[in-house]
Amino acid sequence: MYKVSSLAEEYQKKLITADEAAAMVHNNTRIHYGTGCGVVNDIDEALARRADELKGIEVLSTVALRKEPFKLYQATSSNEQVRFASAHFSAFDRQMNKEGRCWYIPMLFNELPYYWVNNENDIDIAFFQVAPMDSHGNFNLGPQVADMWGVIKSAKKIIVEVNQNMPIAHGHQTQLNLYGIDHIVEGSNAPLAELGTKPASDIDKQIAAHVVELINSHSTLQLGIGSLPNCIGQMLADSDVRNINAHTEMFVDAYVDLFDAGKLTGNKPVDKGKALYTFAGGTKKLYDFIDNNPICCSAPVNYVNNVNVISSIDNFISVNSCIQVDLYGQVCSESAGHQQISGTGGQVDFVMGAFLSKGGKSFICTPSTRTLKDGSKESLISPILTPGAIVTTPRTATNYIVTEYGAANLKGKSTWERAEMLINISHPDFREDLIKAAEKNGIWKNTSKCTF
Ligand SMILES: CC(=O)SCCNC(=O)CCNC(=O)[C@H](O)C(C)(C)COP(=O)(O)OP(=O)(O)OC[C@H]1O[C@@H](n2cnc3c(N)ncnc32)[C@H](O)[C@@H]1OP(=O)(O)O
Ligand SMILES: CCCC(=O)O
Repeated sequence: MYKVSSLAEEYQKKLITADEAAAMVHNNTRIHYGTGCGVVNDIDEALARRADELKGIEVLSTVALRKEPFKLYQATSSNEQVRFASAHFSAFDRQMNKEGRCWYIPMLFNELPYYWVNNENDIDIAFFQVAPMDSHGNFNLGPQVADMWGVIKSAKKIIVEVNQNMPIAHGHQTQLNLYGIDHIVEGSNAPLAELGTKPASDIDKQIAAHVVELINSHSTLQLGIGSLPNCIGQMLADSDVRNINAHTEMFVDAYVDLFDAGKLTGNKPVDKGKALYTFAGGTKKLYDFIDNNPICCSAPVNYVNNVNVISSIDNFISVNSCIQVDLYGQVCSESAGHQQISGTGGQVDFVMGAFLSKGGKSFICTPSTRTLKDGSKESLISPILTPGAIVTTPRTATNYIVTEYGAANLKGKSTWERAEMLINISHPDFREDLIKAAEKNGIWKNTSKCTF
């Protein structure tokens, strides 16, 4: 154990300015900017001030939750200076990608910490935000433990940016000690980026109603990103379903609604009494709920998203969204054709884990159509995926697909049955065309329609 005075001395020795931290970035190196709400602000600004000197820098990040693009991106214009890579695209990553400045790192989220520690993926400097040091010399990593230990283990140098607004996250491996850190920057304490969701549409509410009908009391819930999963959480809070538990990759505002409604009990066999998550993204209401709250338990993603852990919890319910589904039940949740939108994230981890849980189910939800720029409608259930679309969840893993027209459980169904079930939950205006396409593609033949 170290004395408080020696901690204070050690802290002072390690304290540097953001500009001094930025000066440590040498040309032709890889740096990591942090995960979720922990991505750095002041160090990013300081690096942007050095933009003209920088050459051959690769900036990595994981699901960066920000109000605005990185300053370093805005201050540079070529990949010879700085290029970016992200393990899960945010809106700003998409923008950078369209401009040829950012690449997606394909990943299964449960494996991501191992990608960083793989020797070929060394990180020269890891920058990330933390909460102020406590009296034991520990810095709390905030509500995004996720892949941080992979980053920390892989990095040759660790420089933290202290933010007094970082919520203190309870949980597993949430602390990094002063003696494991190379340098400390005291940041300007920006409020955490808030991730609001669009208000739920009528169609969202219809989809949510189909899902909620299939959720029983005593279920453990994973909710994904977007307005729809939040709407489902709110509808559950208003329902007569009791004893809901949280074991989720992303902690979202809907869990606070469930807690306020007295429904979030933590009465589950694994991590009993805890709302388990790996990163948080929501509004101040969520961050205030997490801060120093021992029922909220943040843990590394290789644990939270581990298929064996998920499947060991009975009645596990996983709810995620997608971009397109084909008539085989292949799900694209991360790209629009060739254009990367987001990432695989933990969708596959939870789809597989929930199905293997006794009484468990996974729901992938989508409106049946979307409106194009010219006002016309496009069916999101398609004969085939758009060329270039990435299969996020393979048809073998797909369980329920849900639209406003109902829920189709594809597990164990033949290709013909799947196509029929999916057409039945597609928009009525597109059903005839889908039937014709299914026939043309040989999925649906007259001979398949025999009754036994
Ligand atoms: C964090 C978690 O989700 S944990 C759960 C496990 N992980 C996953 O499921 C990962 C994959 N899923 C996802 O990334 C999301 O659920 C999505 C992208 C499918 C939907 O998320 P939402 O927040 O509801 O999407 P939203 O409607 O805001 O659209 C996001 C972007 O995708 C585009 N998009 C959405 N649907 C479509 C579509 N069908 N076709 C083309 N583009 C689409 C939108 O135009 C928007 O792009 P823009 O911001 O550049 O204009
Ligand atoms: C970083 C992963 C986020 C997601 O699962 O969508």
